[in-house]
Amino acid sequence: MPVNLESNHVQNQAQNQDPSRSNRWRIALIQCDIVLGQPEVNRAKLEAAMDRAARAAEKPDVILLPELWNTGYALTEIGRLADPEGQNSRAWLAAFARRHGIHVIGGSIAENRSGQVYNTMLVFNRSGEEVAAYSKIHLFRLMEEDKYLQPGERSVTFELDGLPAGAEICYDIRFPELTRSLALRGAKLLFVAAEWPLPRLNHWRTLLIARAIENQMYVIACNRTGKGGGDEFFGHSMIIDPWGEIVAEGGEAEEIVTGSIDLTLVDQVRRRIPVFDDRRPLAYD
Ligand SMILES: NC(=O)CCC(=O)C(=O)O
Repeated sequence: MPVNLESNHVQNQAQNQDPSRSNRWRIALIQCDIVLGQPEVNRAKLEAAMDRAARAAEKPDVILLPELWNTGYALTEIGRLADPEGQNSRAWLAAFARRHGIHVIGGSIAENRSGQVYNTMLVFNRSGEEVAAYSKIHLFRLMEEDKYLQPGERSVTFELDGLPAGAEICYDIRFPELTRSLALRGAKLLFVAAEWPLPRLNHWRTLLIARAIENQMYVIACNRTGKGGGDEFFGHSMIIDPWGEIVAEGGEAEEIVTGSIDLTLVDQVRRRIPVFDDRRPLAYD
């Protein structure tokens, strides 16, 4: 059945009121402040927010956390603060996912791997199985990540309920070739964890929307709020559909941003404008 994509925004708003329909996922983005260098405090705070999200009348299928939620950008102490082999975070996130039957995209943590620190996203499915671990490939010099962290070497795709998805962390969204490569490997959703500060709100929103439109995929992005390490973070977590329409967007304060997505929309958009069939990579160099 042909779908009127021009009126997609209206359609999304209507569907938000009926998330129990099949082919739909309810998403919850835990947009919160992060206390610099206090992993235990941050974890307790997140757990309370995640519990609240999980017990809401409309239970989410997926929860997404922000970037470096355990330590924030406490980079000068990161070796001491980072989670050894990610063990504590892994055990906690897996248990939460299993207990509530919710997919958990664990934002990212500072992970101490054999003495080197990585900015790593851990993903657990509803059964509490780890389905992906992605370490940030592009380190952000403006916040001195390159001085203290090791870059990841491999991009990552994974499946949740049989749906292919990709992972990125913050600065990664400035590299369209990364997102395109995830889409070419089948990803229909992109999950982004971020600590993206002022004054680049315009960049954040524009890049996320562009990645959704050009790759005809859902872009689901969680950014932190508050201040830390000399930066001020603006929230504006977003869920963007594959037509580029905004399904949900947070404000600047702490909140749980929720939205409902239609898992069939990606294929509909890709049929309507067959970008992936029309690519001519041999002509690009
Ligand atoms: N944490 C980050 O990677 C920040 C990226 C950022 O702010 C940007 O402008 O890019």
